[in-house]
Amino acid sequence: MLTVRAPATSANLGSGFDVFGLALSAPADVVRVEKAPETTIEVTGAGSQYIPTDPAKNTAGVVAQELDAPARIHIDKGVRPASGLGSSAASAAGAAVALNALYDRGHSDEELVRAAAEGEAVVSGAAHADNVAPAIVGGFTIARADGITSVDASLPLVVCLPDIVVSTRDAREVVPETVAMDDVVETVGSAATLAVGMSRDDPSLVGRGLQESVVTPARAELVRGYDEAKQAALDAGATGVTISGAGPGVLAVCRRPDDRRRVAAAMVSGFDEAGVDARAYQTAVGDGAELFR
Ligand SMILES: Nc1ncnc2c1ncn2[C@@H]1O[C@H](COP(=O)(O)OP(=O)(O)OP(=O)(O)O)[C@@H](O)[C@H]1O
Ligand SMILES: N[C@@H](CCO)C(=O)O
Repeated sequence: MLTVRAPATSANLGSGFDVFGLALSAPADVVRVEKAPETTIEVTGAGSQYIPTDPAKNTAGVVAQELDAPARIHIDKGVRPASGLGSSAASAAGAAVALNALYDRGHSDEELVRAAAEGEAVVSGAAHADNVAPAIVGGFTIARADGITSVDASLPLVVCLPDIVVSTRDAREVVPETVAMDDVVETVGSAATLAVGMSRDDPSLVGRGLQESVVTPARAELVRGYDEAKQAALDAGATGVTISGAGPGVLAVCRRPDDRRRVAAAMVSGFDEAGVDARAYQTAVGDGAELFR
């Protein structure tokens, strides 16, 4: 039996829709695999009652199919589904890394990212790799059709999870189909600023680089309390705030680790002002999936 800890991730980072992703140091899914004649799935932990155990519908089961690696798979969910923290991706990434080792396949990280992205396609309708790439590789990742680029960044972060459910599928439906040239110019400027900020571990540049006016405002309509939580986090010293992945989670970048407590409390009060219960995690950029033999 093999065990893999696969981290939560925050995709998009505002200006990098479907491209940027960040591994978080916590929470994480724990995936255990054992060789079997056919794939079966058992799920425990956060929100497990909402997760299909049919291998064709579970992201980890799809990965087993993609890698032609049947197994008895147990997933202990640390990452709540439909949170915006790459819950479905954590299981897919964990399964990819675990099954690769179990069957001694020797696939590269890029091949595992591709297999895990197929798992994501069953959930959201698109094989986007922006969550599975950081969940496998760790750090900050740029996922493009021609490959993955990654940087080991170090940044204090807060993720606030309001008690609202937003499915990735629904959140993708509100994304505008066309973009004005002014918005393209703003997004390119932000994305470049953010990427430089990640390579310098500079929270001010990363915070500024989250700014984007196309996808985030459309999705903010689905997250009651987003504007209040964002303003509260900025007032408490965050350098930037955006929706994490498809939401409803909200990500704040902090200047110093000690700022996280104040920013976390401010975000929870911001949601409370809008009548929404929320819980905040103090976290940081983390490593990719870790294998335990
Ligand atoms: N192993 C799995 N873990 C979690 N969710 C799964 C899994 N397999 C299938 N799903 C389904 O995926 C959906 C949750 O995925 P979704 O992409 O909406 O949320 P997320 O992964 O938390 O967020 P995001 O991708 O925005 O960061 C739920 O409908 C759930 O039933
Ligand atoms: N890039 C994806 C991440 C969520 O799975 C989205 O925002 O729809």
